[in-house]
Amino acid sequence: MSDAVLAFEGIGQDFPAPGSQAPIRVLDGLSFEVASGKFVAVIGPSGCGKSTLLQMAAGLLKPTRGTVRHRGRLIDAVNREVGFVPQQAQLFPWKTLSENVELPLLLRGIAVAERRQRVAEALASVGLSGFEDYYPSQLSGGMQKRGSIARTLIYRPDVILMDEPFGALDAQTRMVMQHDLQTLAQDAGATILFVTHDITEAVVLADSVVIMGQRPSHLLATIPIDLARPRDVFEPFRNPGYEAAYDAVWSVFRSQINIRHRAPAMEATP
Ligand SMILES: Nc1ncnc2c1ncn2[C@@H]1O[C@H](COP(=O)(O)OP(=O)(O)OP(=O)(O)O)[C@@H](O)[C@H]1O
Repeated sequence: MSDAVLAFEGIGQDFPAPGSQAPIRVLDGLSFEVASGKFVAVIGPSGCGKSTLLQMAAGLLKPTRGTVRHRGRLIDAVNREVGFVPQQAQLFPWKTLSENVELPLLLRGIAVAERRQRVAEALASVGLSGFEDYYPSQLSGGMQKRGSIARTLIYRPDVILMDEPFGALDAQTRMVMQHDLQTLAQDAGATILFVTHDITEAVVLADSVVIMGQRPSHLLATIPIDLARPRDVFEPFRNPGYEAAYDAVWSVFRSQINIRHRAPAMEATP
């Protein structure tokens, strides 16, 4: 039996194209699975439909063709068993950090004593103990992002969907967040579907990298990343086997990138 937590099967997606009768075909015949406890990164050119796939897994969008299943169950309504971490932190500015993180439990009717305990645990797990009473505007971008991750972890979703979660962060904060996410994912045995533009981020974090092509997008390849854990996210090239893993992804992905201008030095022959 397949141990897939999420299964995308023959996914096609058309959207109406403004000013045209013909719809725009974004996804075409795309299939892949996310196994339990695995970290799967999705990369692909801008506009190829990566975020669209996450919306389908969350049950916010029904594919035009094909099916998405969660532990074998067809997703045909909002999927409350997934957690979603968007690119922007999206904490409510009028609520404190602990009130923001507590919100999913409040909506699920969890009693106050358990809420307090789980908020404390969730904030500790992302290194934010002591900031409970701060408002989002009093926190750095990285801290807000940690708060947003804590708000997702607190209700212990079966799968965590992450849409370029670190894209807006500065380079140093981003590496620290990658490091912390790796630790969190390992400790919790979490199942994660992670969209990124960054090949290095995908290779250093993921167990496998799904590579999508230009629109109408289909699966170009799924590359397993067998690097030992924990991995060094600060100096990725120091992980034994990193270069070969990066090359395996890049050799597929490079065909999708339009390199219009090459530097003169690269043109020169020795
Ligand atoms: N609700 C919608 N209605 C119409 N078109 C849409 C809708 N959602 C997405 N699209 C179109 O589908 C395509 C794919 O969008 P999507 O956001 O999934 O791409 P992406 O790969 O995540 O892009 P990026 O890497 O730039 O974030 C885009 O051309 C977008 O304009």
